[in-house]
Amino acid sequence: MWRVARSAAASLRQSHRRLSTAIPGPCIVHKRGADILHDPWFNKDTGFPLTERDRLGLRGLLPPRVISFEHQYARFMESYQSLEKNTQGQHENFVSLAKWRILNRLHDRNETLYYRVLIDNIKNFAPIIYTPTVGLVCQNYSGLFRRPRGMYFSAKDKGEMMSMIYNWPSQEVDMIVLTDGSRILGLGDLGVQGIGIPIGKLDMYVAAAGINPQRILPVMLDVGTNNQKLLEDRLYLGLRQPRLEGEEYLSIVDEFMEAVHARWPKAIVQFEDFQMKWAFETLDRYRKRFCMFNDDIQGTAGVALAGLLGTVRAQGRPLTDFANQKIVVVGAGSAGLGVLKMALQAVSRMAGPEADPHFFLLDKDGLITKERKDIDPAAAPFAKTQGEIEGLGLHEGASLNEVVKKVKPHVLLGLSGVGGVFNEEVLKAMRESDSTKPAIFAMSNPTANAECTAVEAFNHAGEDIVFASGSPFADVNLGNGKIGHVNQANNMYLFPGIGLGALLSGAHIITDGMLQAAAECLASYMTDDEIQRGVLYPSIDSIRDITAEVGAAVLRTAVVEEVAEGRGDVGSRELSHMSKEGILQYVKDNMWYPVYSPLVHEK
Ligand SMILES: NC(=O)C1=CN([C@@H]2O[C@H](COP(=O)(O)OP(=O)(O)OC[C@H]3O[C@@H](n4cnc5c(N)ncnc54)[C@H](O)[C@@H]3O)[C@@H](O)[C@H]2O)C=CC1
Ligand SMILES: CC(=O)C(=O)O
Ligand SMILES: [Mg+2]
Repeated sequence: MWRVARSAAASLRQSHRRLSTAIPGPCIVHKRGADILHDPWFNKDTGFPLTERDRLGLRGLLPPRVISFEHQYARFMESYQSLEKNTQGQHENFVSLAKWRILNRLHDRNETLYYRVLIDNIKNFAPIIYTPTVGLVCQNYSGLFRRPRGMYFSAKDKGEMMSMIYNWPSQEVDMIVLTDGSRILGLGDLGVQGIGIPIGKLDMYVAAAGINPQRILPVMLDVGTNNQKLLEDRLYLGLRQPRLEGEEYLSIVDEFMEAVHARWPKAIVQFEDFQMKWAFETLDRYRKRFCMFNDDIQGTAGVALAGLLGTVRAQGRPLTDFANQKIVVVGAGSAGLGVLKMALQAVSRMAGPEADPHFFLLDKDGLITKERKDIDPAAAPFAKTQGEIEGLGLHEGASLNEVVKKVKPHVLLGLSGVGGVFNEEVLKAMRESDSTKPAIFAMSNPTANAECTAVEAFNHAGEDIVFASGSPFADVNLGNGKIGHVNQANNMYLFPGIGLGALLSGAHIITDGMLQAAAECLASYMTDDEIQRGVLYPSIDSIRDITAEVGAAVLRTAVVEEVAEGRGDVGSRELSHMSKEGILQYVKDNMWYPVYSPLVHEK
């Protein structure tokens, strides 16, 4: 793990803006010699200039030739490309893990170079450090583990967290991504192995939002696991006990949140991949007290809503027609319910609170109606009444196939975590959709858990669909020079901007208005021409640009809603006097960009 010199954070903050200009400001270090080479934040490998080698006691610890940043970059890319060449024809998982390892080694050694190659090659590298490969990494975490990254708070640490939090070497932390490993992507309970998710999400924060990597903190809250295979695995690195439940569980999360708040009152905590009951409960419990959000509920909802509004535009209809769209959501978990909740709010805004949207919700037991026994309170508002479905010939627990055939939905959206649940019959039934451009969103991750593949969607549902998946698929060649465009409907298009906007506004909470602004910003980012071509989301190549826009929209709303308290020298007064363009510029100026800063040693 990298270590950060004690008061370096303050000087880094000062040089923060200068980092994005041609001449980077100096960076103060409180260590010398080999300690610097072993610190990925400061390490430049062979890139230390001779004068710096003298100043920092590095002379003789490196080969004599000084290699430029550009040359180091090219060398890394060459080794990455030869790995690609040498592993051609090997099993996909083997290749993906080999790619992850080479990137991870760089991450552990030299963060400046790591984040530069990540930013410049985000389209190629996101599938390695994020979904789908991150899922494979979590599954194989015990075997892959070499060095710790982030912090681990376990059930055994009860009563100690307030002091433990000071073990983190960085003085300042802006963004924390927290998981308890209970629902990692669509892979279920992976216990402590789920730490890969906060690490991957925070890599996206650095790459997309320009959050300074010295101010991020991935956290695993290990309260045990109910995964029997892991409990029996002699290599498993987490607590070997069943998950804590009830008040015992909540007291651990409470203690962690208090500890974070005590040390870094302005840090933003993103809850990630918690099983549904805790996802909703913790969001409810903390959202008015801390600056936090749940990415699976709220980030996903915004991304899905942006895509749903895009499909209305793709049909050539006015946005207000969203209220008339028939949407079938498959999966009544934290993500599916989050989407429906936000979609309902959008319908109410467009058509008034009395509007009656045409949403159909299914879980593993089929269509959810008011007749469902032990219905989850969060799903209850979306349960159909007998009167709403009898005309359609539907009933409690109707299968997906029946629902699609009878409803003829405009949109079929999957957040079930079940690979292949949009089978051939279901997809063929979408040909009878009442929409001129039916939309299929197979949003579950990783790839094997997607409700269908892109090829299956275009083959079975027809060429006139719009398609989106949570993990990346290649565009589909439809023949005759036509291409079926594949969108990636993933919360990565929003969470970095939500975090960035909240951070720079100094908001003490994240409001519904801020989240709605984020979704609307993403929805309006695409041009009519792109939408007509079935392109609902920006290319991941432009993720830094869309994130700046989303961050600015979130910040503006925080100011309007009077929750922005400002940050550093820029207080709420200064923020409220900034123009729209001024806010966007302010956001961009505060995005960290990786370049080697001159290092200055201070005792
Ligand atoms: N693309 C994206 O940005 C995001 C994707 N996801 C993905 O969504 C999936 C679900 O996440 P959560 O809602 O948090 O999980 P969850 O475990 O809370 O909910 C899963 C839901 O799917 C239902 N389900 C299971 N089998 C089914 C079947 N055969 N047919 C219909 N419904 C079925 C369950 O009853 C449950 O309601 C995961 O795969 C996750 O990776 C989650 C967040 C963001
Ligand atoms: C993308 C994401 O957050 C998930 O699949 O859980
Ligand atoms: Mg997630």
